[in-house]
Amino acid sequence: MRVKICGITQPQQGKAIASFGATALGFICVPTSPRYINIEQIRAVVEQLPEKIDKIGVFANTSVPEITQTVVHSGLTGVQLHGDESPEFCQQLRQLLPDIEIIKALRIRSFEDTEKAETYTSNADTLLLDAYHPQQLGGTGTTLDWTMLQQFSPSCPWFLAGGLTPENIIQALTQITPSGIDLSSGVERAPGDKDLDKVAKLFEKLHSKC
Ligand SMILES: O=C(O)c1ccccc1N[C@@H]1O[C@H](COP(=O)(O)O)[C@@H](O)[C@H]1O
Repeated sequence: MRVKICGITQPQQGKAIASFGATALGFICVPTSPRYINIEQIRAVVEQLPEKIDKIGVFANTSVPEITQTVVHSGLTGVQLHGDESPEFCQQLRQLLPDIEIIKALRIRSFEDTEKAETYTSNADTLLLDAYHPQQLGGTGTTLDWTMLQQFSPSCPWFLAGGLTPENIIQALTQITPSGIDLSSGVERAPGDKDLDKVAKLFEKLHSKC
């Protein structure tokens, strides 16, 4: 299973989290987020990471040129679209960045939203389901109603996100079987400052489930 730890801001923390076994790290490219980092800061983290780990930039409601410029100059291997981007927007990006993984994030409030997720499967490589929050786009620590996802079986891989922690991860994974999990605020001391003890505990829990 893929394990993505998101909201990395510091090179040493990125390196340590990669060594614990994360398969992907995420960098918040949304300027209003307290976890925002710029191109130079992303590059400083990416340079410390093994080649095999996925490096995902998280964007929301921004332009195609802004995303392509960030990807080209920072060494990202994937893009997570966390706003109201349409399937056509994903398609446009895919044509310009054919070797970059396109992850479409959807904030789920109801069963109907899970049906909407299906409309992205031919234009995105991967889906990510996050919890809906009325004021914030992401990194909110809000959990989804996992029972709503028990029948969710899209024709592409998908990440479960939203309020996951070392404490609730096993409970989530006994109810549903995503292709990957994505954690941010559940493994940090403060926004953008990851708690390595919590990350270690997460991997202990995941290994105990195997
Ligand atoms: O983390 C942020 O600040 C953020 C800002 C804007 C869009 C997305 C953001 N984070 C994403 O939110 C989810 C869930 O986070 P959490 O585990 O509930 O804290 C995750 O996919 C982050 O990539």
